[in-house]
Amino acid sequence: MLLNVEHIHAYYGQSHVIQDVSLQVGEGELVCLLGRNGAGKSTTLKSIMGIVPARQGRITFRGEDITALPTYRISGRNICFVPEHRGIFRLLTVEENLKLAAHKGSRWSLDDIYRIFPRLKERRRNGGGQLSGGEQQMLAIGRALVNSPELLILDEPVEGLAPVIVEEIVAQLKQIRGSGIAILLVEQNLEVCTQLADRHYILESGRVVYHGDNAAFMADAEVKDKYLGVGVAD
Ligand SMILES: Nc1ncnc2c1ncn2[C@@H]1O[C@H](COP(=O)(O)OP(=O)(O)OP(=O)(O)O)[C@@H](O)[C@H]1O
Repeated sequence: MLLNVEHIHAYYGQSHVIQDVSLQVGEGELVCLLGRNGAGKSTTLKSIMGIVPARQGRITFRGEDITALPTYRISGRNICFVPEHRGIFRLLTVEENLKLAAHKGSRWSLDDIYRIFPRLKERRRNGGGQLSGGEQQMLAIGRALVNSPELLILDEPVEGLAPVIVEEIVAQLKQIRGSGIAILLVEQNLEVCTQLADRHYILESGRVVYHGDNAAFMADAEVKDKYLGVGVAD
């Protein structure tokens, strides 16, 4: 198993927001983490990255215990996190943003990034702050890729984007996954999740209330209705 999260608990002060969460991501797998607002999805990602460290439980990556490592050491293990606010440099150009993030000896060259994201190539001399929301998201993913991740962790990459851009990013994520990179995706857009994922976990009040493969999840209208509030019309 690439990533193994075992029975973790995490807190904000006294507030016990992650309660016994376990999940796995296999080599090259795309796993979705779903749940309503406030369910604990982002905090789970932050616990994996050591930003909100798990107080109990264990997280291993390729069998190595990373539970208590500081964030920079976890990133150094080829886990790349693209947070919701994207974190690109607004005053640097697209190309400067990519070059600054690039690791020596990375599997991914700038040309590889531009092949997946042709819009970034067109915009390579524009400042990060001049990009549209979708382009910023593409740049944030591109910046993660030049770090040669084995696992890419994305927090709601298509939130607030126009449907045509969402489709573009879904196709790009398929290509990235096709290159062998595993992806853990927090997403509220069910359509996106079912197009991409091998498996799904649903969180509610900081607990895993469902997990299943994509076929089982797609067939289970009751689960979607109960935990995600997606009314199924008939
Ligand atoms: N910095 C913080 N301090 C205190 N409580 C927080 C903090 N961040 C989140 N919480 C609380 O922790 C719980 C889980 O939040 P989290 O952001 O992980 O949920 P989420 O499933 O990612 O939801 P969303 O989609 O709204 O981001 C919520 O009750 C939230 O109010």
